[in-house]
Amino acid sequence: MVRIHPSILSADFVNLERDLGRIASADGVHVDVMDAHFVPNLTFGLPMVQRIAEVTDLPIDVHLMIDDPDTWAPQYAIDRVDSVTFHAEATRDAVALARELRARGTRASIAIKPGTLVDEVIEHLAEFDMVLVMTVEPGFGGQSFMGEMMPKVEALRGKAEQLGIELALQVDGGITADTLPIAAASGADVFVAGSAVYGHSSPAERITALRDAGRGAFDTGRIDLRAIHRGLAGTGTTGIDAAGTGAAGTDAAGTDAAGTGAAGTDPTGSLET
Ligand SMILES: O=C(CO)[C@@H](O)[C@H](O)COP(=O)(O)O
Repeated sequence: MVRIHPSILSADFVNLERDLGRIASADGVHVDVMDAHFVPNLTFGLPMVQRIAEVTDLPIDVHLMIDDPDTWAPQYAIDRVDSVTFHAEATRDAVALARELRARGTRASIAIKPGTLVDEVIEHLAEFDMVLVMTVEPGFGGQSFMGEMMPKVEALRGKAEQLGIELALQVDGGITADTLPIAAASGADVFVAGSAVYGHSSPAERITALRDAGRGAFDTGRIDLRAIHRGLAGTGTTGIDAAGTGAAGTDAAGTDAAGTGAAGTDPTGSLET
């Protein structure tokens, strides 16, 4: 199943209630909490998440890009928050934190940045309801999808199947109708999209288009990932080269030649709009 979670990082914060209404057809809303320490950007904290919970019926998917989630994450397990995601790189004890979140009645989710390997997460996979594989460096919207993260998605999906556990696999960063099928074919089923939804006049239409793009990938079954990589290579839309390593090409978002997305970041946050 394909689930689309628009990221409100690309919404108009001054008109957030209106912009939440525009994504009513989504499967959830992705709420990025950033502290300007763990990532070089600042958004908002718990009071805003509490208000969002009051004005939307969508399941709320909180993504904490903050230091010390062991202290702060449990506070986000409020009514109507469906999942709380904390970063593997920031936590002192991922298993204890996941158990605490579950005990408070929310789903526990762990995120890994592009430079983080899956090993540690895989070792304790049954402790998590969802794993978020970041497909850009966290911090800013509007960066290019890092196709070279797909082996991580495949490894996580493979391990979940081997263990027979239900695991949601989320990807976040550069998700568009072109890149979503790549992640879906790798085993992802929850897709965060900011600019691909809010960067258009009709977010509802974009949600439908993304869902359709993912459905195609599932319908086809094991589609040929290499063929997709080859097809997108050189289009400047994904930062993926023919070998799927992400080594080629620059794009409109200013992603560097290594496809790291680093050049697409903007400490002023001006890329979000
Ligand atoms: O967490 C983040 C960025 O750190 C994301 O949720 C972005 O908001 C995704 O934006 P797009 O890449 O889809 O524009």
